[in-house]
Amino acid sequence: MTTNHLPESDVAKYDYIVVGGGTAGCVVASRLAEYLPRKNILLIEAGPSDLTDERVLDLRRWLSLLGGELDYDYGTTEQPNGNSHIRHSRAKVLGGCSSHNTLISFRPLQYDLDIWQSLGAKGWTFPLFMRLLDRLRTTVQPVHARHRNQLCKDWVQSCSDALNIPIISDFNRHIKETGSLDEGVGFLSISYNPDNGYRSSASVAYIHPILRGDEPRPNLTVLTNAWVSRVNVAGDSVAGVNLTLQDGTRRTLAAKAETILCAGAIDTSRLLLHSGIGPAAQLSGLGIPVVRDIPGVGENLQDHPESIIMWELNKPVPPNQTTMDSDASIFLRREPPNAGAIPSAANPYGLSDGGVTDLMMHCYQIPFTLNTLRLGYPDVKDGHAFCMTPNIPRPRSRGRLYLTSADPNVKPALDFRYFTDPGGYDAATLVYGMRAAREVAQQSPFKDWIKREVAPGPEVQSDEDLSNYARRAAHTVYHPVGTTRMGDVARDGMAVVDERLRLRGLRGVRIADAGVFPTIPTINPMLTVLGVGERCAEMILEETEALEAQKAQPKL
Ligand SMILES: Cc1cc2nc3c(=O)[nH]c(=O)nc-3n(C[C@H](O)[C@H](O)[C@H](O)COP(=O)(O)OP(=O)(O)OC[C@H]3O[C@@H](n4cnc5c(N)ncnc54)[C@H](O)[C@@H]3O)c2cc1C
Repeated sequence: MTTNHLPESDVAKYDYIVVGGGTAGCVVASRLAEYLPRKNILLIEAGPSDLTDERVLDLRRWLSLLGGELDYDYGTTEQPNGNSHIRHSRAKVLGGCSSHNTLISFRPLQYDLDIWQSLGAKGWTFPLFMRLLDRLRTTVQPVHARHRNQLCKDWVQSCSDALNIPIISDFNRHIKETGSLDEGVGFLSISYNPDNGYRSSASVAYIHPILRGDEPRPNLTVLTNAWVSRVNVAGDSVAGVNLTLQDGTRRTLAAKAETILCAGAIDTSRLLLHSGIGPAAQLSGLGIPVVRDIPGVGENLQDHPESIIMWELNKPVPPNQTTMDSDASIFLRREPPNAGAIPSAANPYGLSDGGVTDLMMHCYQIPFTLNTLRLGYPDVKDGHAFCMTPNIPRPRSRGRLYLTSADPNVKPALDFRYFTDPGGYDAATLVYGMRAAREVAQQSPFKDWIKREVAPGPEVQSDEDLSNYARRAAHTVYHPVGTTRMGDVARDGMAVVDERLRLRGLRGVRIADAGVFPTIPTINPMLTVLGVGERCAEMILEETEALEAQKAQPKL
């Protein structure tokens, strides 16, 4: 079982302290407990356990979690070129965002990982990720036949016919076999159990078997409802952390071996900054004593923004035959081959991109009216709406996360700087997507479902008008990454962790979460985050074994 208590007598008991029981944190803690049975592992999660929480376990209820009690619910700063009203959901529960999200599961592309390596993430290759992802414990599979309704099947067919692209039966098999994804449409792969519609989240797959006692791991303690408020540095090492338990008791914990930060792309930076680890000028400006000047903390913030085109249907969406209302997606290539081979924030060394997809759209069989209502568009009755959401797989805008107060209760500012890239690439991608979506809507059998286009509406036609609408209605696919990015710390002053995930200039600490991504991958990031967690645990095992082998050497 999980616990909300940590007795004072246990503050120095743990070899490894994992901060954040989210997507990567569950993997790291579970694997360390498995790989190192003689070491004590503590997993600290700010939220409650999800073990018996139906709201969380039932994937189809994902939308009702957003903005609720299990959501940190971060805002964005003013976005002059985009939508300033975007809320960023981040889950406060065991399993983290994998307990909150839609569990769409994509392997990263070779091209994404080539870019990572060009930025100093040595060794994080496509073959490595394929090996790591082959051993995931989550059950990733294409949407089951019973969850493929006629509307979605018709949409897939019309995408293929209208845009002359292949139907792909298993995106992940295609990526594994070819290394890439150019153009295509098909049902998604989801990490779920099609028999009961439950999540196969990081917690369900990696921690629940331990909590249920099916896999005894007496060396793992899962501490829930505990907030880590500080990373403590002694000399050139991280010594451990301060935390507050649910009942308000504070503890200072010492890690005998390592502290691994897995609090996510927003909260790991937030924690470091409040610990005095980050850009010196920002910290001293707020009166936070500087412990380590690491200029890259909070910088390089990236996301997948998406816009929306919404139709009203003339007949109802077939009921209950869906995984979570977004069962399929389409990938297109907007630019000519190799047009992306110019240096940009998404690809600083101008690697050739061939024909790899540069536009993705999910489909939603629900009225996603959050932003369209605000812009004055009419509501659509639930069960009578269909949306396509053009998104930018490799956006070129870059933002930053920073503190505005030394008070740890004040949330950090998230300035995504959406649609600020100098060439206007990001905005142009959305316009192209809106036009492609309209072509699909002209094609039977999908066409036969449609009553009318509700947003932006048929009168919005010019590139300028489409761009204005698309940016003002833009939303997030909830994929913030990059704020503690991996790189060559010796040559790149903005890299925060090295290729072994070790924090710049400090011993005894690593970061393993979406923050370490040098660039956002083309696809939805959760599997890549799980892969980072798997690799982090392997690296710790490798180093522990090397150390033990060294100790066992006879002294000459
Ligand atoms: C609504 C939504 C839908 C999404 N849909 C998809 C999708 O379909 N497919 C996909 O690939 N990706 C999706 N994503 C993105 C994906 O889920 C995330 O990129 C990924 O899960 C992030 O994992 P992480 O380990 O970096 O962080 P998280 O999973 O967020 O884990 C961080 C954990 O740390 C804990 N924590 C934070 N601060 C502290 C602290 N100070 N003390 C103690 N604990 C702390 C948090 O409570 C949390 O449990 C979605 C995200 C959201 C929110």
